[in-house]
Amino acid sequence: MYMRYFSRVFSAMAGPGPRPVVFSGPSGAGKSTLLKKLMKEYESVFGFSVSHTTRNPRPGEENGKDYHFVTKESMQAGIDRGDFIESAVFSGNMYGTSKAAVQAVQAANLICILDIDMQGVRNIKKTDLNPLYISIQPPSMAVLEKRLRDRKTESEESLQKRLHAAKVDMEYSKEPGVFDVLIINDNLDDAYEHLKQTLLEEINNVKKINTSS
Ligand SMILES: Nc1ncnc2c1ncn2[C@@H]1O[C@H](COP(=O)(O)OP(=O)(O)OP(=O)(O)O)[C@@H](O)[C@H]1O
Ligand SMILES: Nc1nc2c(ncn2[C@@H]2O[C@H](COP(=O)(O)O)[C@@H](O)[C@H]2O)c(=O)[nH]1
Repeated sequence: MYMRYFSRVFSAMAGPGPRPVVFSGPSGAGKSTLLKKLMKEYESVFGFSVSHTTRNPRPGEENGKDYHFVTKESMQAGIDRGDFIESAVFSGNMYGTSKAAVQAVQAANLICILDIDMQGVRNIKKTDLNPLYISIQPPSMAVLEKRLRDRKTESEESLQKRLHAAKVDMEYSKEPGVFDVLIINDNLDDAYEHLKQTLLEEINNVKKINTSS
């Protein structure tokens, strides 16, 4: 029943190439962790839409791979030119998905993955991208806070902003019809299995198409 539902969801796709997938959910819920596992296991199937941001890179993050790290001025100029499908201010920094980032993945006939916040979800819903919407949620606010603190990437101010945004996010995510799939990332292996099962049919379709062409 579960797979039949997704088969219908995927076959309703519009536009060229496989249907994109939007990942959203509170900062610290584990989106990047799950996405990195997925892209490592299926590197010829998924392509990441590399967002632009004005925040500083974290240790280990690569410009052009994790994000395009840009100044506020250049990001604003890009937004004014219409280069972005969506953009948002999150925890005091600008983030945005450029048209070029999505087109680059779609041109390679890969499933385009977008990792965006809730404002991004709202804005993408106004476009014709028609992605599958997946929400990655933490098991509780307490676990989320511990994960964010243990990650050691945030100042106390940024952490509080992210926790505040998380509360709003978790309420909105419960509204019917906002997300197609909700995954609770408690045990990582279980959450990853849930994610793979959700996407398996589309993964197999893309593998089939890309090996026969
Ligand atoms: N199931 C899990 N159990 C324990 N720790 C986890 C789990 N999933 C992720 N983590 C850890 O929690 C932290 C936050 O994960 P991650 O950076 O993937 O979150 P995120 O949703 O991508 O956050 P952001 O939106 O801020 O980029 C990381 O240190 C990661 O190693
Ligand atoms: N609306 C958008 N949100 C984005 C984009 N790229 C990332 N994000 C979201 O920002 C927060 C914080 O990310 P972090 O890397 O600073 O921890 C997180 O929720 C991401 O999903 C984007 O292009 N548009």
